[in-house]
Amino acid sequence: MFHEYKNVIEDGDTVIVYLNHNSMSPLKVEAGQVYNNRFGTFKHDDMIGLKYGSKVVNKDGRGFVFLLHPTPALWTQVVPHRTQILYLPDISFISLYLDLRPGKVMIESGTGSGSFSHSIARTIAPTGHLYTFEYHEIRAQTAKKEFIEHNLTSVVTIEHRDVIANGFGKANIADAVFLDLPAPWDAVAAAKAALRKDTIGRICCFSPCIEQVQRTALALDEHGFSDIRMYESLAKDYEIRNVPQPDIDEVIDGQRVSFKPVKNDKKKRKLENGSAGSGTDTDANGSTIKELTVTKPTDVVRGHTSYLTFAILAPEEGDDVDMSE
Ligand SMILES: C[S@@+](CC[C@H](N)C(=O)[O-])C[C@H]1O[C@@H](n2cnc3c(N)ncnc32)[C@H](O)[C@@H]1O
Repeated sequence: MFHEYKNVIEDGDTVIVYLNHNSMSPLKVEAGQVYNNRFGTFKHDDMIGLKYGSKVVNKDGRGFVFLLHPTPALWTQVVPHRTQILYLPDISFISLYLDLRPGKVMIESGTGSGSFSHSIARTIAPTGHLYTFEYHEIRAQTAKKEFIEHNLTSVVTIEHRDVIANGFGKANIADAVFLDLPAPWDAVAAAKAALRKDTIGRICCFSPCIEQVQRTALALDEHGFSDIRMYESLAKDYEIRNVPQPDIDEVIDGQRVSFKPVKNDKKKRKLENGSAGSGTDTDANGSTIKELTVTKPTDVVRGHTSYLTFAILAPEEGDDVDMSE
């Protein structure tokens, strides 16, 4: 389900229940069950057979929710956290830099809450494969259950394993390796062994502290990786708002156009929530105000989640080197 789409909700599906922009939750739809939230009680039976995206009204006819098709991006927003997780700004940047696409073979450790695993699976499906390793037994079991429920087992294999102590148990198969571990430098040798030798191998290590980056970079260099680079992704939100737009002819004529501030709350909301693009409204004197929809970055930039250290492993020399990548 997470790497393919279907139209109609069936018994056993995982749906994303959308209450509002800031409130969503995952729900496994099961015949005979009921779902309760602050808007009331919703019968699963009423959901089965509906099209994804449908609005369902509770049995009192008061509250409603929307039932969304699950995607990795939505899953990252609703996944039950067992650990710190990767969020979309990092996920998208890492996926691009590791050149993930259908058919790629990828190794990841640790699996954690499986947030990144879901995105990797969707990106490399249907012909690629993700081998993901987690040494915390309960986390490995929980992630395995989710991969089964989300029909991802043809693309994802999870193993309960300590990769620092025991390596990945894979040799010469991976196009890319992703390490989200407390001591990624201790897994660099195992990553090198797992990477393909006939083409460029790519690695990314996710670490919150610069000291971890330094140790990782040294280990990558010692093991023959090159093009070692570190990035941090800083997400900046943009607000969309309508602002008055002076008439250019009046400005050229040297006439100052004055706009009265919109005091009426209802009217202000109308201006702010107006449809995208430019529009018009009238001021208190009935004269026309032209509006322009603009975006403005918010003043607050949320702190980064981690540093991303990337490197590549050049192919070994030989006749069978794949230069197409
Ligand atoms: C921060 S979490 C990973 C989160 C994951 N990237 C996500 O998006 O959900 C790190 C995980 O690495 C696991 N881990 C730590 N050391 C490990 C090791 N030596 N072998 C395998 N897993 C390990 C931890 O148990 C933890 O679940």
